[in-house]
Amino acid sequence: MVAAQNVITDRKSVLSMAITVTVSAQKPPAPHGYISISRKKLLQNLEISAGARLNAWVDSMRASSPTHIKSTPSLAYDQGSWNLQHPSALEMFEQIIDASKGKQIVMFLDYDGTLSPIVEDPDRAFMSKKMRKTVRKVAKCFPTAIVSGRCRDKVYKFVKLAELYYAGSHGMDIKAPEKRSNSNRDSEPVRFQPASEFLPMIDEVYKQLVDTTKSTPGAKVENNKFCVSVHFRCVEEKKWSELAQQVRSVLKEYPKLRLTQGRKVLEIRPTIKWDKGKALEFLLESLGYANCNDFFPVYIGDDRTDEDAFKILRDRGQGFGILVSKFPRKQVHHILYKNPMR
Ligand SMILES: O=P(O)(O)OC[C@H]1O[C@H](O[C@H]2O[C@H](CO)[C@@H](O)[C@H](O)[C@H]2O)[C@H](O)[C@@H](O)[C@@H]1O
Repeated sequence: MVAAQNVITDRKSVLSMAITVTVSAQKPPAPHGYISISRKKLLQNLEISAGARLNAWVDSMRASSPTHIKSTPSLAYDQGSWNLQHPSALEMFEQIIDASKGKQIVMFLDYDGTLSPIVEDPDRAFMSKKMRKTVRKVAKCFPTAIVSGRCRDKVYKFVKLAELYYAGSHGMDIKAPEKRSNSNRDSEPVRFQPASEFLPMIDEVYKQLVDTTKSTPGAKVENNKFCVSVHFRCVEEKKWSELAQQVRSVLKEYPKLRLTQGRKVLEIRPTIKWDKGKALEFLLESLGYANCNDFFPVYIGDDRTDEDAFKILRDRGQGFGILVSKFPRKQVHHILYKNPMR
């Protein structure tokens, strides 16, 4: 089922709690706005909150599986009310076409779970010939971009269509097609890598994660150039907490990295304010649509990380976000870990 994404509730990260503490042997009066706490208590509290955080991670890891959501009453949505709030995009096809009349449609497509089926081995997530043919046809009519968490080269190897825009690494690696035949606006060739300074750090953290998680059967670490994926699709559920702990132990040495979540995958990325939503805005601007209203963006995605792009469309009141999902599901904020040790 493909459902139009009309209403999404934006929720604050459960882990974004920030308490400022001062640690002092002599207990000076606490300045306004600060909480004072002894070192022993602080350590106890940090241990408790680290434990709670870890549990929250594992809960969130469970909630990243649509089949798990379906079988868990507290996470599942009633199909009827879901359908009302999220009408099928196929049933709304005429309305979408009407809304786009007189405007240039711009297509944004997520890869995994949208163009390709979800499979156990991330290296074998091939898209069908039929899907490729369809995307090729779409790109003949409209500027079309693939926006993926994967590294750009890898997603290009799967899609194999040179006429598309590609935004890999969750939008941190953007490249325009060599020949931009489908855009009638003049603009410079696009290439944008807002996180290039993080390359050595990502490489280092990738190696550490491979090493740290190798004792967890089924865990797979994928280097996506500007971000790293730690897959737990093939890890037994009873080992998820152990894996979360391993990832945390590596991440706490890297305050400039954050953790988000996709479908049975933990995603480690730079703390820069850049995501699929920003990539969408960047691409629209590069296409020459920054200050006008004669375009109609359509973003199709299945994942929590696609919510950033849905949100941009909602906030701008432009175009349509289409969620690919077999089951009703609540929108869950996907940022798990913002800044270690805080
Ligand atoms: O933004 P996307 O194009 O959807 O990429 C998100 C992640 O997709 C891939 O992982 C997902 O698909 C795998 C293959 O079907 C599946 O095994 C895994 O459980 C899914 O999370 C990719 O491997 C990741 O690197 C991407 O970040």
